[in-house]
Amino acid sequence: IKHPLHNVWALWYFKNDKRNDWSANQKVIATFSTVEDFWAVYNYIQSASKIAPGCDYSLFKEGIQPMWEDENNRDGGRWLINLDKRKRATELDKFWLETLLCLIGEAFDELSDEICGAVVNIRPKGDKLGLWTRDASKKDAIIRIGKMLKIRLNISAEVTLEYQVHKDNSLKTGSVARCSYTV
Ligand SMILES: CN(C)c1nc(=O)c2c([nH]1)N([C@@H]1O[C@H](COP(=O)(O)OP(=O)(O)O)[C@@H](O)[C@H]1O)CN2C
Repeated sequence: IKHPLHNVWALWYFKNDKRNDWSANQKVIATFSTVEDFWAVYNYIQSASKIAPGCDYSLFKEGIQPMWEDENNRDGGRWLINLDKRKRATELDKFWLETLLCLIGEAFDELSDEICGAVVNIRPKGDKLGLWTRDASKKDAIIRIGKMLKIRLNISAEVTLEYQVHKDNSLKTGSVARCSYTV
């Protein structure tokens, strides 16, 4: 038998097609609920470092869309990791796989209910990795999740991660979003 995961997950792909509106470009590639099916999907798709600039992968719990507006995300935010563009070839895929394994492996223990999903943005100006949590007001849980993420991704203590509230990020003018917490 296959090894069941604690949650059912959906892998989304955002294709950067300016002819459609943003939400229409978000498509589910596959859903899975076992370890074996995760690997079948992961090994089948292009690695994150190979998809076109402007595109994203997202892995979210089934029933949660990778959008601020989803009721599960509306009051939440994201831990954001900005990746140096020189690191795409070496670090990006490792970071993204480790993040995926944190999600499906419920690495955040009793805080896993706060986790909604994760997004990797492939961008010319530098790739981004975001871990989305449900409730931006749960400071202690968010800080603990951020610290666990840094450890799992082996991010050095000198690197500061920022947590951005989606409400601020969706309304931001220009490129700087307010950051609420850091670890
Ligand atoms: C329902 N809806 C429209 C909507 N709902 C959303 O949830 C949502 C958007 N729109 N996003 C749009 O993409 C632009 C780039 O953000 P980016 O994160 O790709 O980052 P870059 O600026 O391309 O680096 C954002 O400025 C925003 O326009 C982003 N986003 C998450």
